[in-house]
Amino acid sequence: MVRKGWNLGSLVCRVGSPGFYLKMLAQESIVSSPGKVILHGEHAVVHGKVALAVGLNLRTFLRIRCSKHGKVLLNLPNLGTCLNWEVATLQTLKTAFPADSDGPKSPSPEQIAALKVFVGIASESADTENLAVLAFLYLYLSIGAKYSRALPSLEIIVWSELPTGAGLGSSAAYNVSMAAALLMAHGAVGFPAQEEAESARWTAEELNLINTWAFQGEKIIHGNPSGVDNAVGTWGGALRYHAGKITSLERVPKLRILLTNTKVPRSTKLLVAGVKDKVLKFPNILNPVLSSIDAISQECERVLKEVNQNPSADCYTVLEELFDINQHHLNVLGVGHPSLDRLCQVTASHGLHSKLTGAGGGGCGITLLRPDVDPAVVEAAKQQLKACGYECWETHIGAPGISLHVFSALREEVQKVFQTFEKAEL
Ligand SMILES: Nc1ncnc2c1ncn2[C@@H]1O[C@H](COP(=O)(O)OP(=O)(O)OP(=O)(O)O)[C@@H](O)[C@H]1O
Ligand SMILES: C[C@@](O)(CCO)CC(=O)[O-]
Ligand SMILES: [Mg+2]
Repeated sequence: MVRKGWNLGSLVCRVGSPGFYLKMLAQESIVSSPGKVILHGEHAVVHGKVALAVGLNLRTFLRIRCSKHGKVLLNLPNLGTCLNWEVATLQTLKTAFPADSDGPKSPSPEQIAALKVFVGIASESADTENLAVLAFLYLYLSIGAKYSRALPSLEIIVWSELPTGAGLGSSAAYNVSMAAALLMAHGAVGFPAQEEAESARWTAEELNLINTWAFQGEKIIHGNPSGVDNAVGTWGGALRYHAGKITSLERVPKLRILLTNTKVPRSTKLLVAGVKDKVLKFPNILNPVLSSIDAISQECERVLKEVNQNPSADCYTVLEELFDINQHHLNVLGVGHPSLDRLCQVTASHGLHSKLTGAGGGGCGITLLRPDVDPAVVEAAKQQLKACGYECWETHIGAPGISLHVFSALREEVQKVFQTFEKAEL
């Protein structure tokens, strides 16, 4: 269903309690999307293989406000970036973003070039931080062109608990939150809040729309994304992703994971491009590696089911072995890093098994924690990892996807964080 403009009318019809909800939306909305952990299949998934990925309980929060000052404000405190543009100036980009009735389309090279000139980024710049601004402008202008005649005046602030560029899907959480907020602002998806609910989610159809737009933003940040990261940011839980087909994994056991951030910066876009070059150069050597990673994902899926139905120590041993094999494969693909080797060595010296997660080249690794692992062993491994300058934290997996926060204590906490970042002069 396509609705035009900042559609408070249909919103009120949908949710009831008109006075209250009108006030809520007229003031602001807060949405959040989770980061992700890829258990198996990173990089191979870009080449059409299976990946298994889960939502992480670290989230990106976005607050959107409709304003009357004729400007668009974008505040990105994680990047130390705060920009604003006159809506009238943004209108000048409308020739590159004409109104059309088709669904979301891939950003064209001409559109990206126009945005780079507008923002003042050299066309060959590899600075991924700027890409967040380009992804925002792309979504703002494209969604605006599709759903409204006039571009809206907005204030947007995005803050994340996720480390940026560390393999935990920060770009996808950013794009999913942005797509959801902008689609909601245009009435293209509803305002799903229900009184008394802490947070609310959209219908499957609306989530599909959010996911499809977020994928376009990912194309700007990643170049050639598979779509797995934005799928987890949208749907959350535990997913099997294969060539665009998203399947929710039912009855996944509560795996305990130690996440370690080596703090070595890297760019997903460059790493994905590097793997592509290598596969093109050595197809006969690397295609079997990608097929083997595919088989690892499928075996992992089978074992996860078994852990649920009939948990045994053997199941966890297989999961550990799959981590080890896949880590070797990822090194063969050229996305390892000495910091990740160190991580694997340290955890192995405590009898634990690790692999990189996400694009690699630094960033984060995951270590499987068996249910019966001695807490003293985990603590000793953590201390040694911290002594390497790494940051680590234990987590459980399977966080919910994109959500709207209406009445939660969480919302209040996030509001306070946002207030500390409100430095924009309008
Ligand atoms: N909170 C944020 N605010 C603004 N921009 C962000 C934020 N989080 C991520 N980004 C954008 O995403 C880029 C990082 O994306 P990248 O894909 O390289 O890493 P990642 O998504 O964290 O890791 P991976 O894709 O391997 O899971 C940043 O340089 C920035 O452009
Ligand atoms: C490296 C990669 O497989 C995962 C990044 O989180 C890239 C992608 O799937 O788009
Ligand atoms: Mg990313």
